[in-house]
Amino acid sequence: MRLTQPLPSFLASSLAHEQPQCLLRGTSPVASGMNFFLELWKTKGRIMSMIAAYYKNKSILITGATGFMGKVLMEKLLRTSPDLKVIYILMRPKAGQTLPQRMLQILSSKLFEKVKEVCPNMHEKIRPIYADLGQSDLAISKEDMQELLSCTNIIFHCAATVRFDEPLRHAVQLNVTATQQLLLMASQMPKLEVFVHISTAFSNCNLKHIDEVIYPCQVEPKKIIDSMQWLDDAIVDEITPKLIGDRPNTYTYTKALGEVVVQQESENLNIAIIRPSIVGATWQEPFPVSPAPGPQAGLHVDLLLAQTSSCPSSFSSHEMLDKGVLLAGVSLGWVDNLNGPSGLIIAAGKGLLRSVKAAPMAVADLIPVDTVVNLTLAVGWYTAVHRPQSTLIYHCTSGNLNPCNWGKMGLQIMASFEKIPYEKPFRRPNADFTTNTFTNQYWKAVSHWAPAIMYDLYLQLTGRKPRFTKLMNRLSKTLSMLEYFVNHSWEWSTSNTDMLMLELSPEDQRVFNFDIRQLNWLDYIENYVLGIKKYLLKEDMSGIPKARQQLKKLRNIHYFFNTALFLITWRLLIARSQMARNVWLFIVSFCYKFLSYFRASSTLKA
Ligand SMILES: CCCCCCCCCCCCCCCCCCCCCCCCCCCCCC(=O)SCCNC(=O)CCNC(=O)[C@H](O)C(C)(C)COP(=O)(O)OP(=O)(O)OC[C@H]1O[C@@H](n2cnc3c(N)ncnc32)[C@H](O)[C@@H]1OP(=O)(O)O
Ligand SMILES: NC(=O)C1=CN([C@@H]2O[C@H](COP(=O)(O)OP(=O)(O)OC[C@H]3O[C@@H](n4cnc5c(N)ncnc54)[C@H](OP(=O)(O)O)[C@@H]3O)[C@@H](O)[C@H]2O)C=CC1
Repeated sequence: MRLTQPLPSFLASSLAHEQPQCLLRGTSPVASGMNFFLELWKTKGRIMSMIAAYYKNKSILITGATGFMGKVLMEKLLRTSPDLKVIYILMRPKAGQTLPQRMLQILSSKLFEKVKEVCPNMHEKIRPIYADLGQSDLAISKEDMQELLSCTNIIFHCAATVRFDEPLRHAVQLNVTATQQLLLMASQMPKLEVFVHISTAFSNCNLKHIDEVIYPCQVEPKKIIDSMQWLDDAIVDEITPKLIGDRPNTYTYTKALGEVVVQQESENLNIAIIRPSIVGATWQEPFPVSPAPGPQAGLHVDLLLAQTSSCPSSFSSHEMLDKGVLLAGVSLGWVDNLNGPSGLIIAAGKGLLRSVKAAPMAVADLIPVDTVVNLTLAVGWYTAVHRPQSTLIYHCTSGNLNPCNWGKMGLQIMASFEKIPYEKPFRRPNADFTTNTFTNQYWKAVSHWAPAIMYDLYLQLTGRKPRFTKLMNRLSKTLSMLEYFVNHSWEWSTSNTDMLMLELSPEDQRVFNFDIRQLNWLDYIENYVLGIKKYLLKEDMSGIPKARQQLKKLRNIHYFFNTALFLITWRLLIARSQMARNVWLFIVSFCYKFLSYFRASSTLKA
């Protein structure tokens, strides 16, 4: 076979990666390369993914695998490359659970259901290793360290503290020092092919336009790490605002420091950095994909709800899933924590959150977690196979390719509550964005605090435990932490991410899809709201008709309350003021005249 055209780069790279074996067999590199290619791509009559093939027989180390992104990463790896050798998970015991117990709980969750089909022995592929990234030496035992150093081929470093209010010392330890320690370990791994570091698109949120480069920090990370050894807590707290400068929190600051640390080690290692923006629920995987793009948007949720209402009310959503009801083209957004918008969506859906200070035209740079994971795996493959000369940074954002602003997103979230109401709402969902600080304070006092205080009073009077003011305190704190991100817009360049997309084979573009242009925001938001209901609130779909009834009741109470308030105020005004009486007479006579005119003109026409 003769090749007249150069091989596409994705093919050339994979052949380059696999060629030594072919050369050993003494055949022509191109011919055996083609054979290898055909064999590889046509296993079981199916074209194979080069990225999935790359992870075959690999020993992969993941940090943060118990977190939101880490779980989705682990799931996708096991599902698409079930023949990988082992996944080492650096983790700590938590909430009274040992490492194996924690891992068992994760692997037996709904997220991993599909994996069980393709990789029934997935438990054997996972090797939990005790580590505490909060300790300076990561607390890994000697034996474990030995194994990790001698076997690891690939590292995905996802662990971090993502809290915005983390004291600087702890944030530095987790997001900077632990990264430095891992890089040190990586430099002693003879078989290491690639180190993928997960950062955030907001590490440089003090800038408006952000390129795929590492920006220097004012103070060297090494100096910050050193100073944390000897400064006491009071001084660290005092210097924190000065150090973080125009960044809003210790999280974004320490993630920026972490990147600089990575860059400083990049000469010796094959490293890539991924910067996702606001990571949201899954979009396409692992649950069934919505087939309803464009004008059919929302059809799948309607379908689900139609089927839900026709199902016996005793069916749980789980049963319906099993019976295939939800499988009829419905994709549920999987999410398992309250970070990012998820917590606020719940608060809005339950009627607690009524006012957010936000710029409605600012870009809501949300990115589905499965998109981030697909890019991460593609980057791992590309960096290992191509070994770029410098550390490449990949922005995983939606704003420049498929922008959606907070106004549109907010409206869609609110519209979704009509179809997918949450159970036991505190009030009818009716949130709004305000742009003015004063108006926002007013609405918070009237719509957040006043009802919470009144309701707690009612609970106390009826002998129950008050809880709404406490909840409001928490909501206020969350809002104060998150509002920065809904009042600013950023532009992220995505040249490296765009370049990588072109490097993928058509099959890889499908299996590891990170093309955010294909996302339909209306569908995605509906699925997100639905996913929150199912996976976070653990509410049954069969309860939707009842929740709708509750909302109707709350709406009637709301109308009744407002009308009563208006009439009482008006009555009091009329009783006390001649001017109010005159206005009232004027309105009544105006309405009467208007009605008489309308009746006369319609009689003439007839
Ligand atoms: C053109 C005209 C248009 C007009 C338009 C009109 C439209 C009107 C429509 C309006 C609709 C409004 C709809 C509402 C939807 C809102 C959408 C806005 C979303 C804004 C989201 C912005 C997100 C920004 C993300 C930042 C980007 C950075 C990304 C990253 O790189 S990192 C990942 C993000 N990290 C985080 O999100 C962490 C944030 N969390 C924290 O820092 C902390 O948790 C905390 C908020 C400081 C709270 O700390 P605490 O110590 O007080 O609490 P703790 O964490 O210990 O938890 C205690 C209990 O509280 C629960 N909880 C935790 N977090 C939340 C939360 N976010 N919301 C609610 N509850 C939360 C937690 O579970 C604990 O509960 P318990 O266990 O039961 O006690
Ligand atoms: N979520 C988002 O919106 C975004 C996230 N990112 C980045 O993505 C990565 C993953 O984030 P996400 O999954 O959302 O975060 P999570 O908070 O869900 O997960 C954090 C992970 O880090 C682990 N971890 C934290 N502290 C320690 C410790 N002391 N020792 C060992 N492990 C520890 C956690 O383990 P444990 O379960 O034991 O607590 C958990 O597995 C982070 O690097 C984050 O900066 C970037 C942009 C946006």
